[in-house]
Amino acid sequence: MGAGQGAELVFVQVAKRFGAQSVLSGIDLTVKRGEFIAIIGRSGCGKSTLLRLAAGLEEPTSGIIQLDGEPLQGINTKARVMFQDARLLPWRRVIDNVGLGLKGNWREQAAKALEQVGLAERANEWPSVLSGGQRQRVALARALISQPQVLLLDEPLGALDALTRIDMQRLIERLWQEQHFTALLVTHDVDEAVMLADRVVLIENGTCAFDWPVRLPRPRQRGDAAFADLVEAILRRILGPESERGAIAASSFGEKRRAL
Ligand SMILES: Nc1ncnc2c1ncn2[C@@H]1O[C@H](COP(=O)(O)OP(=O)(O)OP(=O)(O)O)[C@@H](O)[C@H]1O
Repeated sequence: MGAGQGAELVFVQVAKRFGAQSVLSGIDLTVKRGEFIAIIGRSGCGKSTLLRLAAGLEEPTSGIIQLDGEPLQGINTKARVMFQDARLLPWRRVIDNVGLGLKGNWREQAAKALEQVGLAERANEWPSVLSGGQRQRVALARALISQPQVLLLDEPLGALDALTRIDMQRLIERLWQEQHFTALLVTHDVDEAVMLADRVVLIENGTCAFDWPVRLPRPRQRGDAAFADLVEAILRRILGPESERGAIAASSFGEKRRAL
């Protein structure tokens, strides 16, 4: 995995309906080359739909998505997607999962990719013996082995425990800094969004309702006042002042207050 360059993604008045249901009604969003965007919003607001549109797995009902200035048609070949579940093939060893579909000297590349996610020594094991966090590392190696210009992350850390999640956030940030891909992360976790993103975008009523630039230096610290202030401001905007205060009081570790 070497340093590439991220692609630019531009959504222009993108709408998506499923039958009678309008999920997205007019998304205007520019994701610059190499930018890290976090997409947040209440459950069912259309975050995953937006990501699937970016991946070319769904087509907009109207509007256009431009990839490096060209209309996206069919599958986005510059992008790879990582989901909440690792989706590894259980009958293939870890290294074969990472190199799936590749030709040539993929073994060497796959071994290097595994090394970069800290799993070099597990290459010849079966996915079933790995922990959830390790499986997500394999999924990350598989997503990045082909040096995509766009990485689409659909709540990839949602099923992990809090500490593994923090480790994975650091890993994703480091690989993004080294490889310069454009990243679009869907998350329920406002803390995670503020930790990783250059901009946090709120989807509401089918549109990009709000956009917070995160101007905190990296690596970011959860304990910093500015970090906590921004998380609070975002939650207040989404939940309203009363419910947000109650949610913050509800948890000392902070998991509840961060989840939408
Ligand atoms: N293929 C589909 N066919 C019909 N309806 C769909 C399809 N995909 C998504 N939807 C609907 O679109 C809406 C938005 O779904 P989506 O998964 O994008 O939301 P989300 O914001 O990612 O939700 P969550 O945070 O709960 O994962 C939901 O009401 C869902 O039922």
